[in-house]
Amino acid sequence: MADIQAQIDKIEAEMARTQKNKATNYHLGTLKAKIAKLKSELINGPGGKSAGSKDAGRGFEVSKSGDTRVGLVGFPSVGKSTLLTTLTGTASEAAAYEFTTLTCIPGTMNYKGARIQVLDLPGIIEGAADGKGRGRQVISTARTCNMILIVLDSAKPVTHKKLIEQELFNFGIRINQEPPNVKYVTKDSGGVSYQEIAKQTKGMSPEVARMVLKEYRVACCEVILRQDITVDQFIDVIEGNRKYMPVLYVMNKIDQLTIEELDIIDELPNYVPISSQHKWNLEELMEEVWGRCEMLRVYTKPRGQAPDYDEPVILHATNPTVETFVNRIHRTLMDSFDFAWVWGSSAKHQPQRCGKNHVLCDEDVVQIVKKN
Ligand SMILES: Nc1nc2c(ncn2[C@@H]2O[C@H](COP(=O)(O)OP(=O)(O)OP(=O)(O)O)[C@@H](O)[C@H]2O)c(=O)[nH]1
Ligand SMILES: [K+]
Ligand SMILES: [Mg+2]
Repeated sequence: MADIQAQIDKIEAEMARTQKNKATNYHLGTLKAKIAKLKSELINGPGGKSAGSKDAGRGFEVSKSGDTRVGLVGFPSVGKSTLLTTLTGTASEAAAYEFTTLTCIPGTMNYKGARIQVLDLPGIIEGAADGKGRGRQVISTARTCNMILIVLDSAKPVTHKKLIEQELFNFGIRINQEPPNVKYVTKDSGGVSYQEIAKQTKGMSPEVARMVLKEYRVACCEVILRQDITVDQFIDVIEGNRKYMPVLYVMNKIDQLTIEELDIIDELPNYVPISSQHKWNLEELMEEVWGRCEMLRVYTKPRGQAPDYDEPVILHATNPTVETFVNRIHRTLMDSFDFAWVWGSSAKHQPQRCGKNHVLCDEDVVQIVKKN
């Protein structure tokens, strides 16, 4: 471990010496790829599986339930367990000493008809991704979530936020960003085909790409950069196992702050100030979670009856088609599906007759018509 870290430090020192100009740029590509590989090794052991691969750090065994899963990640004693208990009613021991929680405690909160599974996790410390404490297990579990809440203690230094972010980053989690818009396909023959559709201004060039691919021993592939990206983003694409997740910063214990301090936090993007103990601002927190999880409520309407507004079918914004909706109601229902009547914002007229590929919007109403 110390050995690998020493190698990383050496390469980073070399990078600092290497001037950023066109002539040396491709060399930086090699150095960055070397560092990324060493970091994977640091996390996964020598010859290492890449971060986040199946055999890399194992998470806690908690079965998935509900429509989406949210993980609470933070330093010890920031109030994660108190928050879990407040949000879900599931008791998770909270106390004034660090590392009170030693395993993963799941709870469920209901919001807008959706069941959101919330995972309380042990506190992590710096170096968690390299295996300190239960950090690896915590972050592996966090990777299984649809969203992460980084819980912070408002009385603690802001550096804590950076440290947690670094730990997640080292484990291949990319927060609040889209996957780079890059086509990358490996092939058996034909060499490297590299194309820039978008102008590259952040360090990418045919030479840099060639050096990075060489470092990863990729001899044949097709690359199309459809977006202006950094070399690090290109490496992320090659590594292929990064997880792109929405994150909210939950600033807890605001009961310890002055109004002036609170005003500053209120301005920061992706921050939600709360007090778990006093149950302050939890409604806003749930609303923000709801927004980030990108879930849609779709109501069923049996023929000749009013829509069922009490029990929406929850769909994820990644694939909210009529077909997904039908499958959620019953897995064999598609066999007899003919078309659907759809009311709501996705419909051009009310109702619109739609096929299985129609994309639904939040709060649409759907009536399924079966084949005769
Ligand atoms: N003032 C204040 N104290 C809080 C708040 N929320 C939690 N606490 C206190 O902070 C301490 C730690 O709370 P926990 O919920 O155990 O924190 P945790 O993050 O789960 O801690 P570990 O499991 O040890 O990592 C306890 O003494 C709580 O009572 C809050 O909103 N305001
Ligand atoms: K604690
Ligand atoms: Mg706890």
